[in-house]
Amino acid sequence: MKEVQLKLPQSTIIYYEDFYSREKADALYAALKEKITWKHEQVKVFGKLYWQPRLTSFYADNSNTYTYSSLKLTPLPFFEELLSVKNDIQNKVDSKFTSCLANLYRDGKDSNGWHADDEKELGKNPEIASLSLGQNRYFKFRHKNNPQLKEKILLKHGSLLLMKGETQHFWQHQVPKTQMKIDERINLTFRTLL
Ligand SMILES: O=C(O)CCC(=O)C(=O)O
Ligand SMILES: [Fe+2]
Repeated sequence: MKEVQLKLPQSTIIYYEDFYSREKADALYAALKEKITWKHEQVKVFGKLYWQPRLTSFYADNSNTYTYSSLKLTPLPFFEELLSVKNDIQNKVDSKFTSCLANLYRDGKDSNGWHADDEKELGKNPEIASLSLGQNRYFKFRHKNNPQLKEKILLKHGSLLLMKGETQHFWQHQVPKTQMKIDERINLTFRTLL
């Protein structure tokens, strides 16, 4: 399996391009599109409510809630396909996760703005494993203290991106909008919620 570690200071970021074969990724995409309870949620940024520019859903094997941008998520229980993805990822990266935040980017206008996954429920050095299915989308990094330090990678269908160590302390990431006519993308981010 092609495995690339990004050479960014104060980070540990590993990209596994062919985590799943095309056939497996196609089948998973279809099942997850159908079975995930996709919701359109509002978040609060500097006191103002905004519709998130994507659909989301939250799953876990415990009942711990996850709050970001004043949005409090109560988990749904894992179902078969999500659980098997969780197990495949855990075996690959030799870690365990409790929870999964799913994102559906419906087209190029959907996006995920600059942020770090550094909420206190994620613990000191959050480990986040992010599976991409469907449309390829760019994923950008920028250093929090030194914005000239940046990187962009294309997250492909069936790929896995792992962020761990100090990454969330020093780096923000985003999935930018694009003007291109593009298809939908599903992203699953596995995390551990304390
Ligand atoms: O869609 C992605 O690849 C990233 C999603 C993300 O950063 C998040 O949900 O925190
Ligand atoms: Fe994130």
